[in-house]
Amino acid sequence: MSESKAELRRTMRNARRGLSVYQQRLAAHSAINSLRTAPEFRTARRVGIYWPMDGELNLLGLARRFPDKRFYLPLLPREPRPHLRFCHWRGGALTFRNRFGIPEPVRGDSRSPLGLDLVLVPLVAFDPSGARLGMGAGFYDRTFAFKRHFPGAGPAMIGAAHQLQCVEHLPTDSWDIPLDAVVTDRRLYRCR
Ligand SMILES: Nc1nc2c(c(=O)[nH]1)N(C=O)[C@@H](CNc1ccc(C(=O)N[C@@H](CCC(=O)O)C(=O)O)cc1)CN2
Ligand SMILES: Nc1ncnc2c1ncn2[C@@H]1O[C@H](COP(=O)(O)OP(=O)(O)OP(=O)(O)O)[C@@H](O)[C@H]1O
Repeated sequence: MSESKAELRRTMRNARRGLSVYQQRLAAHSAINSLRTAPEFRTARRVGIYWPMDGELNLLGLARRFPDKRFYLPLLPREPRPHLRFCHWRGGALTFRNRFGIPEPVRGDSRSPLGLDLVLVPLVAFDPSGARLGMGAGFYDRTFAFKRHFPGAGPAMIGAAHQLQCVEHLPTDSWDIPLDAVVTDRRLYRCR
């Protein structure tokens, strides 16, 4: 991994962790308002989200706001499968935490990404072309690798971030899966 990637991760993670509770609330409210205008979101019935950590944009409010949709949280892979699965989340508190300390549902309808209509993807940094820097474990890239061969297959992928996580240009690697769009507290970027 290049030093610049590691450095950018550190900088961006510190920046988003520095947002106040109030700034986080405003950002969530504003991003949810942008997202609801996106056709991919309006038409989606099953939506992958994530349990926010480390200052990430918090989109959990979607579940209360859109009770007609079903929301799914990522489950870390169990050996030997390297892919994330997504488990239905009913909107309540969760007690189980995975090895990174992120809450996961322990039971419920669990499906591969092919069973979802839209996935909201957590990220550390992005650029307007749809390039994404994640936490560095490659979970989303591996899980959605099929899109390299079949870009239109599976759910739409919309990155979710604070505006301060936007950079002009991110270097990409061959395994990186581009995002279709990115939603922030300021706007919705169309990438493809
Ligand atoms: N909210 C959220 N959930 C998510 C992701 C994410 O980016 N955000 N993931 C996206 O892929 C997966 C988890 N990926 C992760 C990859 C690395 C680390 C990590 O390095 N964490 C610690 C150090 C490791 C440790 O505590 O053992 C760190 O903060 O440095 C955490 C999560 C699935 N769930
Ligand atoms: N399709 C793939 N097949 C095999 N290995 C992969 C694939 N995609 C990513 N990886 C591996 O995952 C590692 C991490 O990749 P990268 O730094 O791009 O992760 P990330 O996108 O930042 O993390 P994440 O998706 O977990 O948030 C890389 O070293 C790469 O070798």
